[in-house]
Amino acid sequence: MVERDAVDLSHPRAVLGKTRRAILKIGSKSLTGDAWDRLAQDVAAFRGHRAGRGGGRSVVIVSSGAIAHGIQKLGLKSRPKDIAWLQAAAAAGQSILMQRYEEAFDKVGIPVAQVLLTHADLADRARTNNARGALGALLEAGCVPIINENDAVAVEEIKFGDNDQLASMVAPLVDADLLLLLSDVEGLLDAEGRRVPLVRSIVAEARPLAGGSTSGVGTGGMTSKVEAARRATLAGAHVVIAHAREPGILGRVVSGEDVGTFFPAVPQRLSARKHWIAYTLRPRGVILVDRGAAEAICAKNRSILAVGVLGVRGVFQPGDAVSVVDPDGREIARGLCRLSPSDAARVAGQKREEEGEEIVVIHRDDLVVLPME
Ligand SMILES: Nc1ncnc2c1ncn2[C@@H]1O[C@H](COP(=O)(O)OP(=O)(O)O)[C@@H](O)[C@H]1O
Ligand SMILES: N[C@@H](CCC(=O)OP(=O)(O)O)C(=O)O
Repeated sequence: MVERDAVDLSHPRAVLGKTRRAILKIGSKSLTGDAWDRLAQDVAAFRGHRAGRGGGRSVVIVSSGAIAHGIQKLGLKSRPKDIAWLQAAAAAGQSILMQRYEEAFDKVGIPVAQVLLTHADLADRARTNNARGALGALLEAGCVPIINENDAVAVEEIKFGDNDQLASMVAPLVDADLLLLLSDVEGLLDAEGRRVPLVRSIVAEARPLAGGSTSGVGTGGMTSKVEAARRATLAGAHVVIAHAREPGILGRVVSGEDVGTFFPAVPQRLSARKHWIAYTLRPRGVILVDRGAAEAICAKNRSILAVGVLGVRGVFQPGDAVSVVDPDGREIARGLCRLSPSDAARVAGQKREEEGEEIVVIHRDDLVVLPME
């Protein structure tokens, strides 16, 4: 756990004034007309005189819109269902997107750089570290990296889900302190259609309100943004969902203005590695534990020992991510399992190895207890 600046409960948004590194995620529906120029001006104003090499404020953009632009470019009547045609549309549209970014950011004198990622890239620790290095160098050089999913090669099992999720996985990678999700709504809306200004508990307050996307252009709807907010806040980033057409939105958000929906970061964020284990890797199996083991890992931060394991499910390799499930069927943690499923099943319930050693199934350094809130 790493401490972040605490949120002042009487002025929760005051903490946004300390933003040094922001991720702007912009959805397909919002990338029309002069959207690129407005983004470029916003970014230039935020970076201000501290822009350029060697510190100050920096921005990463996660941009959707490749498929929507590719559909137009290829003259397709509607969004294709066939995966190869979706990939073709993404490839054709991505170059238009980048052209728009190049033109707009050129006018404000800021270089941009294209970074295309798949989930398989970020699920691999070595490739994640490569991406971290490249992004760090780009930021140090004063660039704005423009990230999108590498849709031309991504198929279902290597997709992030959507770019809201991609942005939430990039947050710990670049140590962002703000994730601004820009869409075609002014924020999370309640059942009466009123904007929710502040969400303290994502599980209790935000999840019940969020629905899917209705347009066919956007991908995950508000449900996806709320899940992305959960992941990013656990990585120590504050999150704001706001309307992309609000003028000067980034500056207004960091000045603490009551605009959009604000999700404060958790006070004690997960380290980048633990966040990666719990929220980037996909669990390949399940370790079912008894009540004693559940209590030991949740309350006492212990490793999972074979003696507390009731059962194992799934096909995975030693070192793969797994879910840890308690006897009530609740997923309480995620971690990297040291054993193969057959070895874990063989030692389940066993107190010690023949040599007298306790058998560690998931070591505490590789284990992340999931917050229930
Ligand atoms: N409670 C809610 N508040 C606001 N928007 C919601 C809510 N539930 C569902 N939505 C839908 O989520 C959409 C935004 O998500 P999405 O279509 O994925 O956009 P984007 O392309 O910007 O990512 C809104 O246009 C709206 O239709
Ligand atoms: N990678 C895809 C976008 C996927 C996506 O998440 O879209 P959106 O819901 O509009 O943010 C593309 O560039 O078309």
